Amino acid sequence: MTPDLFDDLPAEHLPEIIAEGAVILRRFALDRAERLLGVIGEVTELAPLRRMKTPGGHAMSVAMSCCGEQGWVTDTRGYRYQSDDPLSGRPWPSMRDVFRTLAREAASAAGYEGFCPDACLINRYEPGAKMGLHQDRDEHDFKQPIVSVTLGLSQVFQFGGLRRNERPVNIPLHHGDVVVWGGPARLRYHGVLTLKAGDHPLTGPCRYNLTFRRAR
Ligand SMILES: O=C(O)CCC(=O)C(=O)O
Ligand SMILES: [Fe+2]
Repeated sequence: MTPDLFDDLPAEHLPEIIAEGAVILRRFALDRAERLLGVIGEVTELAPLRRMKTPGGHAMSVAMSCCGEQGWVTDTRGYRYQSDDPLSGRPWPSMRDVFRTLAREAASAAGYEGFCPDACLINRYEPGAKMGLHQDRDEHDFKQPIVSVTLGLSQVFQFGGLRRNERPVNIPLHHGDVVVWGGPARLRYHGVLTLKAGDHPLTGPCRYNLTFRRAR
């Protein structure tokens, strides 16, 4: 990435590089946060947030839903993408333009042109919820980046290495922040620490995370 690539970005959007291929775009989604939250409300009416079970049989602490052509699911059979919501048997709600556009613009600001996600995971963390270190590796094409958006309460993101035992860096993420990782960072381990109690004017006691991927 060359500095002149970012000449047209406002200063507060200057990428913070956290590893080769991975950047934080602070407040990148702030101007459209309320619209994004409105869409989360619409999508989760159709495909309610639910705590899915891992293959080991434990309910995840984070509640999830999806939109787009593909949605990520976990159950006793394993992790996978599928085109139908297992709760309803119907296709996942479609990905709205405000979601797709944000994902494309953030990827582009991070140096990944032409990102066209077919899946968006919606994660809702309530106090006590967390996500352990993991790789996003159920997608078919690792050349496409991951774009991850924080809305509501702040939560500490952990960004590790390509091996689980590498010590992660801890990075607090705030309302409107977007993290993009791809290229040499695409398979880095990451997760979030336990959400602390709080009260956000737009989301109350929760943090929402949108994670955009190209699954197929
Ligand atoms: O909530 C986050 O910031 C991370 C979410 C995540 O890693 C995932 O959904 O795979
Ligand atoms: Fe992930």
